[in-house]
Amino acid sequence: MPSRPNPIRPKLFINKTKTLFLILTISSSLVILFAILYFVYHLWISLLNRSRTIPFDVSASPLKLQLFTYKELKLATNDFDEANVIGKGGSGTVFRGITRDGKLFAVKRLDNLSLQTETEFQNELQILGGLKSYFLVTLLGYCDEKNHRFLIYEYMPNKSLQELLFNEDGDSCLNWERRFSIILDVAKALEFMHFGCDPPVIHGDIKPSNVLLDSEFRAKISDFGLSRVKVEGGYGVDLFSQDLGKSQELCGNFGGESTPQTAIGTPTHHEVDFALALQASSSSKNSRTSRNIKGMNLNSMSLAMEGETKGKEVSHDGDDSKVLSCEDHEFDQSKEMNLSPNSVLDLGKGSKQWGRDWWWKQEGSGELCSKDYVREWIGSQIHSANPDWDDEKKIINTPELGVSSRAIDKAEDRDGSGLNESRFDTLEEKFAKEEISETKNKKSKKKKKKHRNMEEWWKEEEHQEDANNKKKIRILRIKFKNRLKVPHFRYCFRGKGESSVHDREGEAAGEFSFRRGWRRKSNSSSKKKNNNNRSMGSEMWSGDLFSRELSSTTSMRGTLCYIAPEYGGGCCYLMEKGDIYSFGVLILVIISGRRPLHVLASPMKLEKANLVSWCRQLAQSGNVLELVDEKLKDGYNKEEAGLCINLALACLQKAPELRPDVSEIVRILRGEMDISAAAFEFSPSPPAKFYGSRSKRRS
Ligand SMILES: Nc1ncnc2c1ncn2[C@@H]1O[C@H](COP(=O)(O)OP(=O)(O)OP(=O)(O)O)[C@@H](O)[C@H]1O
Repeated sequence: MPSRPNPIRPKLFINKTKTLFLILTISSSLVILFAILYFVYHLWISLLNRSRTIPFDVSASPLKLQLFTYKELKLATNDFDEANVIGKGGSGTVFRGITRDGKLFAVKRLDNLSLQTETEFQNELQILGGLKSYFLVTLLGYCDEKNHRFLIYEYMPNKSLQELLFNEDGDSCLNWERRFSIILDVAKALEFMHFGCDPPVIHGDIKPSNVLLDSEFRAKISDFGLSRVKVEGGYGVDLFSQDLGKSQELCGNFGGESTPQTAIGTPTHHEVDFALALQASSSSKNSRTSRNIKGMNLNSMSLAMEGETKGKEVSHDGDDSKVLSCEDHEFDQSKEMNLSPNSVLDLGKGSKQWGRDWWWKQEGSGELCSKDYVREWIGSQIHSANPDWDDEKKIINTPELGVSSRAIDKAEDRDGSGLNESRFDTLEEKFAKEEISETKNKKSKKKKKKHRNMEEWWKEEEHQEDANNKKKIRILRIKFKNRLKVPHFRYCFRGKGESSVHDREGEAAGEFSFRRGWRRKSNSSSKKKNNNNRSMGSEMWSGDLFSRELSSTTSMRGTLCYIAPEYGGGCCYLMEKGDIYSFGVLILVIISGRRPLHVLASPMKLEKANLVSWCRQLAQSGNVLELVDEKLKDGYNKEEAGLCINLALACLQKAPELRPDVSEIVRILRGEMDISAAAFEFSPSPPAKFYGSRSKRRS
């Protein structure tokens, strides 16, 4: 009997298949859903990160900078209360901020938005933002909202070395031990930047106010607004042409155009060598002083008249050409000061240009500061009965020159109203006098007219400069928005320094990059140009060249008196040895407790006005310890002090290649190496006494 088919079986089978299908559908859709969610989440996170780190990509860097809102900063600083101001710099005000959980930080508010502040802001983010070292102040974050730019740093309770050295109550805590350890810390910071980073970072503005001190008075370097990243073996990056704004302020902008750049390293702008003049000020010889003045003035005059001739190479007639050559041997001493032509022009006018010269930063505290000093000194030269000014007035016929017109005024005064009336006894003479005064009147009317024209000219100039700056800011921001490629960085110790990575504190291991894969191919034409423009001692340039993203005409970088002579001579490219020079000045400032250019009221002390020159004089007479801060009395280590001063002299040598590199400096300070006598070979003032190796080692 055939069995009957079970009607339940197929039903069950169908149900099972259905369930299975349902389960599969649900689970696969769940998987798809999760995958989508996962993807969306990651997309969101990466977008969020990107927006928080624009304009640069720190995702590849080990450091993430926090993006602060304006509101947060306002809250943290109690609406930027004056009571929370901890310092003021050339570019902004620094406030103390406090987080909700009570942590302190420093907020630097970049005051007015200009090309200079913008480039400094980007520079800090791009360079300091990617560096991590115990010897560098940590950049925690930033705020970039509409017209607000803020940089947020770790808080350094003992502020800056500037304040400790020059504030009345500050120096009491700077005993010898601390001073020496600050010198060593700064050297280590530079070692990290020059040898611990690849490509190396050149600070470009080493000075006391950029050395901050933590609670234990350990020094950290701050302010990377002028820093550069160096790419070896080719044309590197001039990352953000951060000098742009400054250079324009410094060099002026004649005719509304940025001064043309002939080729790398040889700008065609003019420089007035106040340095030479200043150096002469410490000389008792009047004639020499006046020759310098004359040289300066001719420089500025030729600038205004020709506009195209070349800075210091400008050829002067007769005597003036001799001025530079006869002073040449003192070049390195005097070069501590360089002013832009504008500055000279403005002296006569007492115009606001002085206020724009950000680098006059020898903060005066009662005593004359360098600005006052130079101003006063130049003033005295103009007013004094200086025979050379008579020549000047004949030559100078450009009303644009403030100093010159002043000289003319003086001369005219002497010739005119100052003339002795008794000489005009006869009627004839009286007529003659009237005639003269009439001509004078005409002249003065003409002059007034010219002066008015000049005012208009200045207005146009400013207008033009503003427009140029705005345009450049726009370009700069677009570049960053478009993710301008910046060099690949690695932390690594290399070079002459024998100390290994392990030796060094604070450096991070591993590799990071701000933005990977950057390399600019060297352009053969610029290479060619560059080769053509190598001058004496230019071997030092090899591989040290920086390209320029935006045109700039830098006559100066860094801060007055701390700038290496090579930057005053038309060199535009920061190099490690420039930092070494500044470090040399810093050592002397720390040890002496004096500003590099510092005059007291008494003329007897004028010889000490220029710290570097004074130190050289002392070295020649074998008495360098006289330089040590009187406040230290005998409470200092003579061996260490002598070593530091001689080291400073080695760093201050005119030829950059003769200066020691920073790894050698660290080893010398640690007592692991002697100062090379060869270092002084070409120095104008080899130290009479050497304080060679130190038995005691520091780490
Ligand atoms: N992280 C910080 N912690 C504590 N104080 C700080 C910090 N950063 C800056 N300051 C204080 O603010 C002052 C001004 O600093 P800032 O870097 O703005 O100016 P500067 O270096 O003197 O001038 P410039 O920036 O024009 O070279 C410093 O001298 C220091 O006293």
